Amino acid sequence: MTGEWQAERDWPLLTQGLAGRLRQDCMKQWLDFVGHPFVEGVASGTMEVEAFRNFLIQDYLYLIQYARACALLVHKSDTLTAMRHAAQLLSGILDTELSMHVGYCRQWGIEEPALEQAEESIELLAYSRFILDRAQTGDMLDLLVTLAPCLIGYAEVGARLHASPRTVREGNPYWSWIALYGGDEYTALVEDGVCRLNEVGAAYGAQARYPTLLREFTTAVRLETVFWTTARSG
Ligand SMILES: Cc1ncc(CN)c(N)n1
Repeated sequence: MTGEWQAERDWPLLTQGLAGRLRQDCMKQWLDFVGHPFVEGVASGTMEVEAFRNFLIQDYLYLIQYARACALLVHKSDTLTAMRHAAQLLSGILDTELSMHVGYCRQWGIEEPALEQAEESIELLAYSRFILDRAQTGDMLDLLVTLAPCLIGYAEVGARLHASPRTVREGNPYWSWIALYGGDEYTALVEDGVCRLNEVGAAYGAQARYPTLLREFTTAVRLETVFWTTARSG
């Protein structure tokens, strides 16, 4: 593969079905998210280390809230099959992403007690409480749509940076973070989640509910963009 990454060519699943339509219909906000200066900072390796460490701490706290929302997805599931799918996503966050994240933080000298004692940032509070609100008051489809930018966005960032000839690999302290989100384990989690969103969309009348779903998706995308700013010093 040469040149810049393109979803249509390099990961067509992200452009298809309900997930693809939502991503396409908020493309301006989506590109603000996946092309944020944070992403450029990790690609070039120029981000300040202290800023990145602060982001990692906030992201640990965020993932815990995200896992709670996935637990509510299990609760909201109306069939045993749906429950199993939701439980798989929950286990993917707890056993794959959070485990990877804790191990990764350790490599940066951040141990679990420090993670647990950290204070939640305003950006984290806004984003996670928005998700938890949709989890409490919406149905399975509202919740899956709200959870989707988180799942898909980092995988797209990982894939884009993996493919980009401008990404610095040698000596880049952030290359391992890029590799984590561009890696097979996280990619498989995302593919399951996207397929599930498309199935639930068909079963729960996404067509008729589309304007509301697009608002939920776009709000989550905007909150993702703001969340990158937790990468700051001090
Ligand atoms: C804020 C945020 N968004 C997305 C991801 C990737 N699941 C994450 N770890 N953190």
